[in-house]
Amino acid sequence: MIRLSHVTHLFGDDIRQGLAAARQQAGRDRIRQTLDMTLALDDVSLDIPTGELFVVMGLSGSGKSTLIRLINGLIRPQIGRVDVDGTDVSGLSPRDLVRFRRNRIAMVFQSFGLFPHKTVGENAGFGLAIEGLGRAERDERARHWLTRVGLEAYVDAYPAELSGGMRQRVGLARALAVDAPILLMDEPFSALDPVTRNDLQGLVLELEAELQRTIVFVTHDFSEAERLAGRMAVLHEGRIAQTGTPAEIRTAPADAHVAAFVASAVA
Ligand SMILES: Nc1ncnc2c1ncn2[C@@H]1O[C@H](COP(=O)(O)OP(=O)(O)OP(=O)(O)O)[C@@H](O)[C@H]1O
Repeated sequence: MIRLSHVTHLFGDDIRQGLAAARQQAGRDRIRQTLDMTLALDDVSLDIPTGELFVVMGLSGSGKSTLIRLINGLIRPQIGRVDVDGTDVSGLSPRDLVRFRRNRIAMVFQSFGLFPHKTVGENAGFGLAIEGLGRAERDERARHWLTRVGLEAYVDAYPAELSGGMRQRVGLARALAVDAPILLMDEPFSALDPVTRNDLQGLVLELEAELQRTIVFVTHDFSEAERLAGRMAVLHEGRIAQTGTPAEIRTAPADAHVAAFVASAVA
């Protein structure tokens, strides 16, 4: 279970003053106007059960990346706490945090994050190299996952030889190869064409059914959320506007902002 409890996080110069304003529920606009600071997340509480494919949806600037970075411990919440499978992430020592990020969490990025001078196989095995696994085991596991994502013929190719969709399949194989129980996917398909995106969404659904890992999938696209999510949360200007199944959100959007998202997607 991933649990965010009353998490507030600001960016700017005078965090103390900003937090005092946030505690008094000044809101994002007033904090920007009066203090020139950004209230990235404002009193966010969220439970993501183990094994669920949970979608976080929101517009650019709504706080999605900040939320992901709080879950993987890249930033610590200024108010509130983040627990992952019973561990208070913000309470971890730097050494334990490195271990936590290596063993518990794998990431898939919008920009793929592949090394251009490494082969597809080396890229897929990269997380395993960091873990200190030997060459033979690394190659075997990388090959296994590359086969699973349909790229067995490309193990020795370089990323430049692949299409965007194939590159993201490598990103997926690399994330799966480390065998972490939690997969954080930050707008992984936003740079891809609709047909490729559709294929990769299908692959994620297959993998989720097969592996039952906890997947936190960030998107700004309600159609994508609707196809993938067991449950989802809509973030709006740093606050959670609504959580529920896609069907619940489609049927009864909590406010005009959520309704606009629903209307943007063809039923
Ligand atoms: N390091 C930072 N310094 C200052 N402001 C930041 C920083 N990181 C994020 N912000 C601000 O916090 C708010 C939330 O940003 P965040 O990146 O979490 O949103 P997002 O929903 O992921 O948007 P996007 O889809 O554009 O990445 C935005 O207004 C952003 O400008």
